[in-house]
Amino acid sequence: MEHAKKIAAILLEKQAVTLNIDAPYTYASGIRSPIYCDNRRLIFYPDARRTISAAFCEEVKPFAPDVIAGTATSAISWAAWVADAFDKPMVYIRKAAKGYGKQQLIEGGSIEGKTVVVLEDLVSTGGSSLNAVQACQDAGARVLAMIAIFTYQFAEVMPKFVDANCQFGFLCNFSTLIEVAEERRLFAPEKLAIAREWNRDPQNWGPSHGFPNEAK
Ligand SMILES: O=P(O)(O)OC[C@H]1O[C@H](OP(=O)(O)OP(=O)(O)O)[C@H](O)[C@@H]1O
Ligand SMILES: O=C(O)c1cc(=O)[nH]c(=O)[nH]1
Repeated sequence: MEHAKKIAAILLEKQAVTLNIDAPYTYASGIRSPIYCDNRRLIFYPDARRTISAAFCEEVKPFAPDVIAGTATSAISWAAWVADAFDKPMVYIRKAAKGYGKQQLIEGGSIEGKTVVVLEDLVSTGGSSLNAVQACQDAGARVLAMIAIFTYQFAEVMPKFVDANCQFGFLCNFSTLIEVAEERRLFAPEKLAIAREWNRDPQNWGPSHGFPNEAK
């Protein structure tokens, strides 16, 4: 990925990436991890925003979708900037249908019969992004691709997207992030080694280090 090192540098410079070995983070899926990548921080910085939006646009362009979709909440702003750049309609996809009002799962407008590219800020297990893809398909759209700023490269993710008949794209991944962090000597080498160890077996790292995964 040509964007990968540039985006990794941004994630590190804006301190989106943090390590906590003693009190590992709990992810949306319930798994425990010594590393967290808080891409929500990136919207705060106009320079980061411009670079990441431009990278998203490069990846989205070949698909020429009718609609740009963002997953709630973290990818809503990215979808808005990208949709604006292409002068295309935008929707966002809730994690669950709203329990009152119009009870919608997808907000913005109808995507029935449209081609869609879904944007996501981060993929760990892929559960959230695949739910969003499924929601768009259930609404009658053809989802051409799901593109995330960052992926942890969990082995199970690619086959799930193949099954969903949806291309999977990303701007940066775990290997590149760790490579750039090492080059820049931003974290103690032993902490980065633990992050690598976690990434080799993320489901079992927590339980085997005294941090049970949480049921979600
Ligand atoms: O690939 P997964 O295992 O599903 O995990 C990744 C998801 O978790 C985070 O969302 P979170 O649930 O924290 O919600 P937010 O975007 O509203 O902050 C992140 O923004 C992804 O959507
Ligand atoms: O899987 C998650 O919930 C998750 C991991 C991560 O590093 N950052 C994030 O925002 N969510």
